[in-house]
Amino acid sequence: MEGAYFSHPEAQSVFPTPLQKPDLLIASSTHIKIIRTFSKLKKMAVSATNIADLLRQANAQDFDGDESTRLATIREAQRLVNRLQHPTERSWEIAFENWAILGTLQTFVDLGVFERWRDAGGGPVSLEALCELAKANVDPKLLVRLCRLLAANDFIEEVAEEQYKPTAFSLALGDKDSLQAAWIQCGHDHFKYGGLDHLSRFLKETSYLNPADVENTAYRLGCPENVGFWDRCSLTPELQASFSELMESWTRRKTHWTEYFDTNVLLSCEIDHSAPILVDVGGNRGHDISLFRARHHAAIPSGSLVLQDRPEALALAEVDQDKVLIMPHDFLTPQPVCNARAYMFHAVFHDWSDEKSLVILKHTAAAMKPGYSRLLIVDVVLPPTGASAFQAAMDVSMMGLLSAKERTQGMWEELLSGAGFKILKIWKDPKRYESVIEAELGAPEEGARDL
Ligand SMILES: C[S@@+](CC[C@H](N)C(=O)[O-])C[C@H]1O[C@@H](n2cnc3c(N)ncnc32)[C@H](O)[C@@H]1O
Repeated sequence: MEGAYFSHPEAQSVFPTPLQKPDLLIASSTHIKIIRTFSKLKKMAVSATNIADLLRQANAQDFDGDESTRLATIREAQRLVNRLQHPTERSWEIAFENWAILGTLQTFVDLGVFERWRDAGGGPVSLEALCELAKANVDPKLLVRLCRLLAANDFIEEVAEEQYKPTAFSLALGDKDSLQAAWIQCGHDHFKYGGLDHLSRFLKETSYLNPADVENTAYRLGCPENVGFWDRCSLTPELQASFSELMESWTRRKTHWTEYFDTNVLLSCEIDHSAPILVDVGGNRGHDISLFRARHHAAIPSGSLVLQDRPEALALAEVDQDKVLIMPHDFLTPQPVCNARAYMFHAVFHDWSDEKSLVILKHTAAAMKPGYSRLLIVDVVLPPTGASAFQAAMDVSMMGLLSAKERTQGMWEELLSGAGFKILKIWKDPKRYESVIEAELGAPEEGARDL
């Protein structure tokens, strides 16, 4: 059986598989470079050891800030690993190793080791010194085992026996301002309930129907308090904080909506100053509205930006309160701010079924001024084929956490037209995380499908 697996042409090949259509747009130059490199190696009849040497030389800095090429290269490298790994190795990694790593990283976060290591200068330290950095007494015989796993996976570096150095990853986890530790904390606080046993058990118990009821989720099935995601965040400030910090860190890292949507569109008409310019609905800590404020500071009168969310999320907001009005609002109820130039929803509708999304959209439509107000939805638009791993994982995670989903362009068109909107343009992020769907009130025009 093993022989049969390795005789599969894809398992043997170190050459990239032909690109699928959606990848072609962003990955073609990289792909060509990778093919050229591998063709050269082939001509030189290099050994597998040389290939490992070549791969060892690549660094994130080599891309000179060219994010599309860096991401496409990561994807090719992952495909390479996927082709080289035996199915047992891949299964081991998914089902065994990843859990051990997550538990170990969470232990380091709990002990404050990364943070204190960074604060102490981030240099090489002995096992004994690492134990002293920890917030609690730790048995060195325990810590050495955890360090071994972290070093074997490049989270820290083992420079000599029981001597360690942090890597860029562990330094980032130790940097409070970067909010990176929130990812590990959120995995522990939230994501485990939307995945693993809970998702498969939930899908079985709901007869393998596509989940669409926010009251009935895999998350709720798994979580100790038997409540849904948002209620659990509202009940426990620490759980709200880990989620809010994760969203903040993720929003900082994703391509900013202001980079691929032309924000001048919102100011290029006669502005009605009796109403706000932009309302960020479900805007969490205010990262997105602050990007708009920074870009158009001079053109924005005091209080003409509005940040809405649940009160528990707004308690952690960090915005310029001269320009931005902080307003608790439940978007499942009528929108109190009328006639704004734009209403923005970033990563909101992917948390909700079509039924609830229609409620939110209809409340928004009722507040909008026809011919003036715009709707901006920043969310994933799934391609018909070849969704990225990020997009597909986000979709299934939304299923597990909230019985919600990501949508294709067709699904967005249907949802928006059902609430009385027509899409004007879909602005695409070249890095393929999300898009900005710009819409206004009105029936879709004939032939408007080609967006
Ligand atoms: C996935 S987060 C996105 C946050 C932010 N827009 C971003 O992209 O970083 C969804 C947001 O919706 C908010 N939310 C959930 N239910 C809500 C409700 N019923 N009314 C208002 N906001 C709600 C959450 O508190 C959270 O901030």
